Amino acid sequence: MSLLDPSSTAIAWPFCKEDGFPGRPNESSFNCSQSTNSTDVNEEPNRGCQPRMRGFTSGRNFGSRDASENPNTENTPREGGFGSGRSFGNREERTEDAHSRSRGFSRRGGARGDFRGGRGGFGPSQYNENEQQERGPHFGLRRGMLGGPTGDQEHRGFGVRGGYRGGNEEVIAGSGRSTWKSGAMESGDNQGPKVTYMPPPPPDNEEAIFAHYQTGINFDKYDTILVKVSGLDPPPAILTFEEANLCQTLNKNIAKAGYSKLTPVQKYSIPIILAGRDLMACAQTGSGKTAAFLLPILAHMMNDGIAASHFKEQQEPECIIVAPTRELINQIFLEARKFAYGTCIRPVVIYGGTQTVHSIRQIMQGCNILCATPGRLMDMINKEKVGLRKVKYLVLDEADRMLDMGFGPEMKKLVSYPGMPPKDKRQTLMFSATFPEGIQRLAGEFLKTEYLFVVVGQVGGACSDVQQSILQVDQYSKREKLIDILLSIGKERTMVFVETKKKADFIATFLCQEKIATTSIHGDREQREREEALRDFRSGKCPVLVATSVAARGLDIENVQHVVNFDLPTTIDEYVHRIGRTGRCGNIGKAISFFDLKTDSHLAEPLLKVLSDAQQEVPVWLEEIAFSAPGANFSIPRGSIFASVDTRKTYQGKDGMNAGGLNQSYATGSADESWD
Ligand SMILES: Nc1ncnc2c1ncn2[C@@H]1O[C@H](COP(=O)(O)OP(=O)(O)OP(=O)(O)O)[C@@H](O)[C@H]1O
Repeated sequence: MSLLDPSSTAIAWPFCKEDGFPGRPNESSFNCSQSTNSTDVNEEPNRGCQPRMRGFTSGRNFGSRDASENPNTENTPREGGFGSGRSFGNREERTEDAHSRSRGFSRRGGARGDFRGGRGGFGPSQYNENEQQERGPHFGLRRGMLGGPTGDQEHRGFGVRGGYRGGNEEVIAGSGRSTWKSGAMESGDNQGPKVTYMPPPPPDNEEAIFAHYQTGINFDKYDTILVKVSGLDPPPAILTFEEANLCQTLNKNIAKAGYSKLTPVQKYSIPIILAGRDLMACAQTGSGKTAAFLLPILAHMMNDGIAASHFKEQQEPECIIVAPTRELINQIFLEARKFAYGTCIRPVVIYGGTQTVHSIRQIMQGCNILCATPGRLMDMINKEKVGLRKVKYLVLDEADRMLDMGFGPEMKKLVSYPGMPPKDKRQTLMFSATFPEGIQRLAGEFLKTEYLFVVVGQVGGACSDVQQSILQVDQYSKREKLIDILLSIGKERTMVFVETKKKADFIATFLCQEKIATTSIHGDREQREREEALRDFRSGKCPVLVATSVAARGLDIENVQHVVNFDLPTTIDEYVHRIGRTGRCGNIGKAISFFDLKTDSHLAEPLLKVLSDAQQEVPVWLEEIAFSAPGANFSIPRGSIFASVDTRKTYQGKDGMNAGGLNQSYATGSADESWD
């Protein structure tokens, strides 16, 4: 029996057990993924799918244009994520009759096939999960298929590189074994497959550099958000870009980028950074933190009359920016390049999954601002391609993640590395949407004692421009529910988060089978594939992106209207970041999360608080679970639930912030981020 024979009756469908998927998918399944060639999918005959799940979109008619038109209604309280809840604040009971449940979604079979970027061959794998591990990844097939044209010989015959990292390591799943490796491997030491990928240079015409999306209808509402600054003698906030007194070139670039008004985090952070102060800033997802640190750093550099850097074996950047994922650091680099346009400041980006020599070449050509993932940065420092002597600005974006158990040790190594100016000789800036208490304490080691702490809105809170819905869905029903949601959404861009890399592959394949053009991003995909997946998603070629936590933070993609948490993450902070991929910059977005009573009950309480703080409706059942949780504590004042107030005793009370929050375990690393 061929392992790829779809007619085989002895197929052990991947994830059947783990995901609770009841048996094998329908017979015509998986043909689409036997090849990465999308035409295979499109040519598959329309199977005339029947709606499997009725009753989705109770309540607020999540994304469903059909729902309001459909006369069929049904009250199913167990699934009442929408509308069946009551608002937590005033406990107002709501009836559901105005929020009809939609039945009978029309399946648009054939309309949206094309799983893009599937790991060639992963779909048709007929091993179950354990078998895959034993035999080596089912992705193995792709090596032979894809290696040739790219000249990517070193990849052939290997399993997947990249991958899960816990602590500071990556696991290489290949040739049937898992091998733990340290970041040193990226250096090209003879420990495994050499990475040969060279990312294509980003387009460098002005139009592409300044391409941006429009701010949304709620952009002006930012002005009403409460901002708190704690610490000694903070400089006053500015209200306009003019007040920042930036040089002409920067002002021109700001205008070309379409920025006419400051966001709150920018109003407060820009003068603080211009005044030379260290800063920890916590502001909602999508509210402009990147420009909040880039603009004042660039302004300083321009004022200091920085000399154009030139070709040298070792470069000594004035600014180092680190971020936890490759895609995010690349995005930050593009922002830096945009704002530095027309100046002599040269930003460079380096990250794992790309050829080391390529990174070295980029650096050697001159580097004032180095944007890097931690592993690749340390590699370049160890190789003496980067010297730290001149570092004046050190930025940790997604700082809580950069300091947690996964990345923290590397960051400590970085700041104590020979040549790195001590904290009183450099400016250290930390930004995130979440800042758990434990992390704040760690952060203190990196910052000057008198650093300032800026909090915009609810600390660690979700962006209120995201309409959040929580649906009770068990493992066995998740796939059908997902299909229903995606079909009701249509072509609007949607990110679907799952907990494991394998599940990301599986769900992407499943969606492809269902004729929904899908791609995926996770740590087991090669960097080339990850970037292609993002390109396809951004362009709308694949309006659905299935992702692990690797895409949870920072990614700023235009028009992501929906986030679906197929699996809820393990921490509430991660939830906040994930749903923040939509509803950015004043635009509106929707997030729907599948809550499985068996696995997610621990999240009921923090979820309820996130929902109520963001003025979202809270389903009654969620409230009940939260209230019945052992040790549930609802006497906690709103706004202090994340313990992310300024933890320095000295400053408490000065600004009215209350530190009596839950002692939440802080994010200890998402399971799928790239260290290198
Ligand atoms: N003042 C502004 N005017 C118009 N657009 C802005 C402004 N500031 C930022 N933006 C745009 O808003 C979007 C979100 O910004 P950014 O990615 O910096 O958010 P963030 O706060 O870092 O989000 P996250 O917490 O998810 O990392 C970007 O497209 C950015 O270009």
